[in-house]
Amino acid sequence: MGRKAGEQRARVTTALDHLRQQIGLALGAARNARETAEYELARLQLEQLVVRTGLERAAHDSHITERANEPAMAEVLSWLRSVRSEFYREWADGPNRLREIVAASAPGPAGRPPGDWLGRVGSSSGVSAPQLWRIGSSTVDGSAAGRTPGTELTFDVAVPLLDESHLAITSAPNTRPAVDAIVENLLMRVLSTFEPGAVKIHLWDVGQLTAVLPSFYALTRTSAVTVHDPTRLVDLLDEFAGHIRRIHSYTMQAGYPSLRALRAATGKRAEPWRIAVLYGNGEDLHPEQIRDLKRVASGALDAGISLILVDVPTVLGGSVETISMLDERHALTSMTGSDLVVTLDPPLPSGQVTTAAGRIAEALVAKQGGPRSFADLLPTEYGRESSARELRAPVGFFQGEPVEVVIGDATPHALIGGPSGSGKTNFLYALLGSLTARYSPDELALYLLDFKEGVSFAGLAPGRKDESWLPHARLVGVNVNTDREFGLALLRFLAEELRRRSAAAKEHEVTNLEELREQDPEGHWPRIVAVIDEFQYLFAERDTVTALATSLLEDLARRGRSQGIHLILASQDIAGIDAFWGKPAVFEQCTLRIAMPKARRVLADTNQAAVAAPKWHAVVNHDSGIAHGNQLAHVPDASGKGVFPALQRELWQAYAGHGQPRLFDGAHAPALEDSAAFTSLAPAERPRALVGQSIDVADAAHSVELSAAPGRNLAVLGTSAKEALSILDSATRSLARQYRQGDVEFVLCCLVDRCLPAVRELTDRLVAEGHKAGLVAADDLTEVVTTSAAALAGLETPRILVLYGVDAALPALEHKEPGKQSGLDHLRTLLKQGPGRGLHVLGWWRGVARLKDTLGFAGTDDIGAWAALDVQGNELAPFCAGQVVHWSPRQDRALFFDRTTHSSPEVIIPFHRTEASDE
Ligand SMILES: Nc1ncnc2c1ncn2[C@@H]1O[C@H](COP(=O)(O)OP(=O)(O)OP(=O)(O)O)[C@@H](O)[C@H]1O
Repeated sequence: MGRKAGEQRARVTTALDHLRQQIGLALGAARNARETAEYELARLQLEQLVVRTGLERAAHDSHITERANEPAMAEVLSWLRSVRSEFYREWADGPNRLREIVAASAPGPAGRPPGDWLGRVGSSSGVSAPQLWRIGSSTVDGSAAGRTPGTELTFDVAVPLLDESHLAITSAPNTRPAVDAIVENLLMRVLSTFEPGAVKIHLWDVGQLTAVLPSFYALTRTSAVTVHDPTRLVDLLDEFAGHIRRIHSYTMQAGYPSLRALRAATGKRAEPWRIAVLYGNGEDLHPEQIRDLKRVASGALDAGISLILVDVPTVLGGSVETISMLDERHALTSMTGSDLVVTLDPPLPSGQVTTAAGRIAEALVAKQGGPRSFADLLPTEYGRESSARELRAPVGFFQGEPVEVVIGDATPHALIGGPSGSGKTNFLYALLGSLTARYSPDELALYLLDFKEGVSFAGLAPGRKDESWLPHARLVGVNVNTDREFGLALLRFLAEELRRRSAAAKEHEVTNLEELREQDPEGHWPRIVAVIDEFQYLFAERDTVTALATSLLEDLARRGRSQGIHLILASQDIAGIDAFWGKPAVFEQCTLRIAMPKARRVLADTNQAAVAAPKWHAVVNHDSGIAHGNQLAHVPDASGKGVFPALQRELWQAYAGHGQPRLFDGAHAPALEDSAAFTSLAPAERPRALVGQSIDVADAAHSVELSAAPGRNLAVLGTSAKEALSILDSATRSLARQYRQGDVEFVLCCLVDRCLPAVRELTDRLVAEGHKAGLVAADDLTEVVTTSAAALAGLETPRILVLYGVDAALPALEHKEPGKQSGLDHLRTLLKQGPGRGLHVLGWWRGVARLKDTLGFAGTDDIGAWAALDVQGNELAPFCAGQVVHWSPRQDRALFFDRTTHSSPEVIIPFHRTEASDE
């Protein structure tokens, strides 16, 4: 047992020894691995330190020299030296090449010494920008470039800026004046490169209000340099965000990814470059400021905007170069790497900078001129633009630069608001002038409607004083405030045009106007702009006009965009916006907002720009009124005496072949002899009696066809003698034109004494025209109807009875001799059977009840057409198939219904009787 136990123990001890040995080996290996790792870490840290400091300066850097004895140091230095010499071996010609690159990429003031350019006003038109801008130079030891050690090789150092990169500068203690010198140097190079106005500089300093770059003072009085309030960084960022969105949307729409690409393709500068210099103090900005700043930075370069941040600790999106100050004259830059120290150019002599800034400011003021005039809105050559994609025209100026309005895909419709007298009408004229001078009538058609009492647009149609008209105008409607139906007619017309365009688009398998024009180059597809001033009148009452106008307007607002039909709605702000209650679709589609000074609710609720806008300015906003879309513009005087007419005359002469617009003037009834509907009449199978002008986009009249069908008589209802005379006059005279002399007989009878002269005059006129016509005395009416009824069966010549004031004859007509029919019975017979035999009655009853009495129990069928004057709508239902009739009597208007052609009555304008006013 004892021996056995001893052996056992010895085996255990051996096993344990073995285990210990194994553990020892493992621990040793781990220790070694750890030492290797620690060495590697130390080496990498040292390498990082040396790379950051720069190999050249490692020997003098205290952080590095104090670690000189570390075992890894020797290896690190030798490794980095070998890497550098390997790199520089390929770079033997580096300094020369760099010099050439900088010379080519930083031409003129961008790279040349200040003596060559400082004080001269730049001349580049700014279609492209230098890629680099010089800030200093750097020197390397010749050995690095394969030259003799000790020789020094110097090359220029420049940084990218416009279109290329932002710049972040970090100061070191006491280097702030040197940082200012870098910024001033860069900005002066930029300003001196381009013609005045091509660059706009914004300065913001968290710490100071006024003393930012004092040598630029002269420029701060122009649009070239703007100094911002230290507490309002948000305004500056908002403004830039607005520019970025605006520029982005139009460059993208034009098919280019950036402003630079657009410039290169079109050869036009289009927009100024913008540089914002933001001076911080090394402390973090507020989180929301950082968020906004980053957002601006990421989209800025494509919009021609560059940021220069000084001591603003944040990481920006987009490309950013850095300059880190070492001391007053030296810095490291991301362009040259941490290895090379840049010797900064000496500050520009401050006196010379002040002089140069003054000269540039003077040149800019001279170039921008004083306040601009209407003529400045016009292009040198008229009618050169194509509207296939959009309409684009300047409407005013901001700091000498034109401010454009774009009507197209993103902004299909516009809402213009401002209190009375704020310049809405003037703005419309500026816009119309600028558009019509750019686009020919084949590219742009205008439909202009003014609900105001007044004659805003009347001058655009030919008038007595000026025979010219605006060739783009297809329709000019003025004084339409009482004729809301005319607004409706315009909307109907536009809706029909929309349908026509959609159908054409479908046929050509395209979806919008631009494509349609491509596919159908021979077609006539101008963009249509419909301007409705004081449009809220459309919705003035709770009636069918409002209901129809709303649905038509909504449809046009939604679908007009793609078919090139655009609405410009103008109104006194509150009234106009209130009119949109319940119609948000229209309001939302008006993404272009124009707010005149003091306009309320046209822009977004929080956007106060219109409140502060000075007189004769407008806030133009292509972003539905959101603040970042604001563009303030001074609008030149476009409505002053002779201003617009001068342009109109030129355009009228240039586009002589384009017909005149239709003028609808609600304050004037057209004369019958001026109406095309009348003058074009000729003898016809089925004569039509004209009753009045229709309220329509087309110059058309309403008429009653006097066929042989039952009920083809006309009744005029109401006491208003002027309109009654007019309607019967135009009906009779128009019928006379459609018969040859002798083929018809007119029998007139007037029971209203004061109308007798007019009726006599009409009779004489008919006779003078060679027609058979006779005026019967009032007392003879019973006899006339009796004999006519007797003759009806054998009537050979068509006969028209024109009876004025039939109701006055009722007592006499009702007189009945025993066993005989009364005159009234005969009249009823004529009304019932006459049309079938060639006899028609055109009669005037001064009340609806009297007409009913005349017709008796037979019902209303024998009056197939009527025109109501001062009669209430509800009285008319029996004559209108029982439907509810909305009609309140209106001066100079009548409500007309013809059972055979109308589903509901329509408003007409009785023709103006010249004779009546001459009486
Ligand atoms: N930019 C301008 N420069 C000079 N005069 C202007 C300008 N804008 C408007 N006016 C003048 O101011 C007056 C009022 O302008 P306008 O008729 O355009 O205002 P409105 O807003 O249309 O007013 P309302 O709604 O009462 O017609 C006019 O006599 C016009 O000539």
